[in-house]
Amino acid sequence: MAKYSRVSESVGLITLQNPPVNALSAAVRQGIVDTVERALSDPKVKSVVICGQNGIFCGGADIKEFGTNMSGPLLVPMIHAIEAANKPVVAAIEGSALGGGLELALGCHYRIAHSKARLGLPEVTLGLLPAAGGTQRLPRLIGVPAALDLITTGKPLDARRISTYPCPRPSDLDALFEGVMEKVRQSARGAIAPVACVQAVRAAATQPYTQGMEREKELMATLFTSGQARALQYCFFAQRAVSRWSMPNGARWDTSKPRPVHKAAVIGLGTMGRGITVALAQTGLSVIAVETQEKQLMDAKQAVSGMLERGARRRGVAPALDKISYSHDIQAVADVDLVIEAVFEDMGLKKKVFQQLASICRPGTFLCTNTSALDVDHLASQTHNPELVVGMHFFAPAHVMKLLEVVYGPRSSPQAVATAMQLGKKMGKVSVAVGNCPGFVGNRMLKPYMEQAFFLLEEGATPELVDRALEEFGFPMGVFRMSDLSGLDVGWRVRKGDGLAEPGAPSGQPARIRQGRRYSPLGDLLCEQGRFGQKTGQGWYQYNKPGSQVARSDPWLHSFLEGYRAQHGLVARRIDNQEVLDRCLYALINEGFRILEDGIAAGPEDIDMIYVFGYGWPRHRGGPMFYASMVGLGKVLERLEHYHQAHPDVPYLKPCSLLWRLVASGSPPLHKWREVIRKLHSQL
Ligand SMILES: CCCCCCCCCCCCC[C@H](O)CC(=O)SCCNC(=O)CCNC(=O)[C@H](O)C(C)(C)COP(=O)(O)OP(=O)(O)OC[C@H]1O[C@@H](n2cnc3c(N)ncnc32)[C@H](O)[C@@H]1OP(=O)(O)O
Repeated sequence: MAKYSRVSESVGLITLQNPPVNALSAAVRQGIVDTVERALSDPKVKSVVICGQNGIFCGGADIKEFGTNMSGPLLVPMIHAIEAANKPVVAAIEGSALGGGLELALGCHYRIAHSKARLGLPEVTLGLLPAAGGTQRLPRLIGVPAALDLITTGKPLDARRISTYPCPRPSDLDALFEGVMEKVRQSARGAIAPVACVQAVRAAATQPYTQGMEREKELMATLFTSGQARALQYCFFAQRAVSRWSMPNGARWDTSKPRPVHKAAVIGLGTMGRGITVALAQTGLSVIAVETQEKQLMDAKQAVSGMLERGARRRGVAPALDKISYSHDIQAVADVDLVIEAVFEDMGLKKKVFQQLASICRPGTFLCTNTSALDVDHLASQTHNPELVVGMHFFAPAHVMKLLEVVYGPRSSPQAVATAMQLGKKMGKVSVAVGNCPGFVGNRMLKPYMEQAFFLLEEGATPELVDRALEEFGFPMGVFRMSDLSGLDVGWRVRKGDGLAEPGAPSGQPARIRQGRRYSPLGDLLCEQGRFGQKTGQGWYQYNKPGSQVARSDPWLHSFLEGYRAQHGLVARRIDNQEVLDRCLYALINEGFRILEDGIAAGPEDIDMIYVFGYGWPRHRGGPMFYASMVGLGKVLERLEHYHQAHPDVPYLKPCSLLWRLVASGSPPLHKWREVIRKLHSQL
């Protein structure tokens, strides 16, 4: 696992060999210990070079070993031995030197990096800290501020010429650490690793090396066994696992060949269409951007150019303006490889667009819809080739958000799914293949979550109380602030389409019951008052002016809630954070289990990555399904039963059969759930 050779008579060359990223597994560590000893004891060897095979230095400690009984030589003494060597040791870095890989290089006496090499300490993203001396050696090498930045963010750096380095000059160390700690605590949203990273670097800056190393070890011991580290390491593998998609009909990522896409079209240049156009052009594709309204087309062209220019400036590249041609005529898409329809969320309009596309596009063109909830199969049925139709559900802003739901209908071909998944990957998205149902995975699970939040308001909570509980849990925004941001009218339109929201009192049924189940009309009532959220300056909160983002508590809303409760004979009671979390999160999780039961998502990892990358679920809690497994499935079941008994007219709180089945099978760990789901399906 570490090859030894002697080159040019006097140089001992050690090559790390552990594909694909030369991770420091027990065998690699043993190989390094053995080959270093060999080089140092060979009198002909005057210097030692350590490199990695296949163009990558080292991706760090082997993360797969973390959950196991670790054996083999320990990293810290191994790196110490290299640093203490009486012959010069050089790290020759090509590709990535990350985590333990960079710590190994830091233990060497010199480092030479290829100009395209990527160096970094991403441990914090795994809920850990660089505990092989990284928090102690890096500040000594590059100074405290630069080291703090690298260690607390985990972001990698390109290798640079030394003349381009900023000169590290911390003036007031205490103020510096206090400032960084404050910033880190705010952005960490409850994650403990970034805070521990600052504490470890502080030890490097204020204590002798040996004491600093002790502190590093102590902090790592706390992190290593934490639930957060487990969650973050789960996310690392889950993010990669979702690219290995499968469909209930047996089609899979490794047997379905994508078709290359060179030229794409976007139909409809509202907010979503603009973002999708930018994302495609930045990937290097030629894009035809179509908008039939002349004024909207001009506005979109200006907005898209601005987005491309700002993005290019940030990345230090030329803006891909020439990749896009704009047209108000849908006929312009005749010769593209793939079309993404992004018109207004209206089935009638979308059907018309699909009928037009079916007659304009050349045979074989993939037709994709960016709908966030509508029936992809119904749109496919408007075309002659339903097998070429899939959903590509982007999240706003589409050129920024990492998530893409690729929605297959019962007739979508494996090649169409493979092509959309590959295109998503090229755009830098985490693409997750999901089945077709109202809301797909993400928005379907959002419905019970939001419903519970509305019910909590009826029962005595305020938007502030609900949002605070969710934000303390780690969401960047609570449900009501989020609703104000995205616009209350969006959900209102959907509810009207579903026959739920009717202006004024509904005919022939109590105001808080719809279609035989409990319903809260609160959101509809706010919309009837023109309170659409940030865009109108009023929603669940008030804002200084329309478009402002600073939410302020709104006395009007509080008295409106009081009036509403009085009108419906509801008595406000005290609601605590735990009840908010239990009801909102367990209702959402319960729907996640139903989605698995229905075969809409292939596994819990798919759901978790959708929530982490698309809905702000705190990554250090691993996603809703991972969270359920950490809380304990028995407890989730018991709480759902408790709340369902208290609210029997709320079907979303009724524990679903997969959850019962999993608990009855002894609550197996999450990676075993697929077996239980398979058995359930085979019995249906
Ligand atoms: C009781 C308590 C005691 C406590 C004390 C315990 C002390 C323990 C001592 C530990 C000392 C600390 C050591 C160190 O500080 C810790 C670390 O080094 S943690 C690891 C840090 N490194 C990373 O996070 C890098 C992760 N990898 C990447 O970012 C990328 O993979 C890459 C290297 C940039 C390459 O990217 P790509 O080319 O795109 O390839 P993929 O990402 O698709 O990866 C390919 C394949 O490889 C798997 N893989 C990648 N890195 C690792 C790894 N470090 N370990 C294991 N496996 C890895 C990846 O999962 C892919 O496989 P797949 O999942 O697709 O099968």
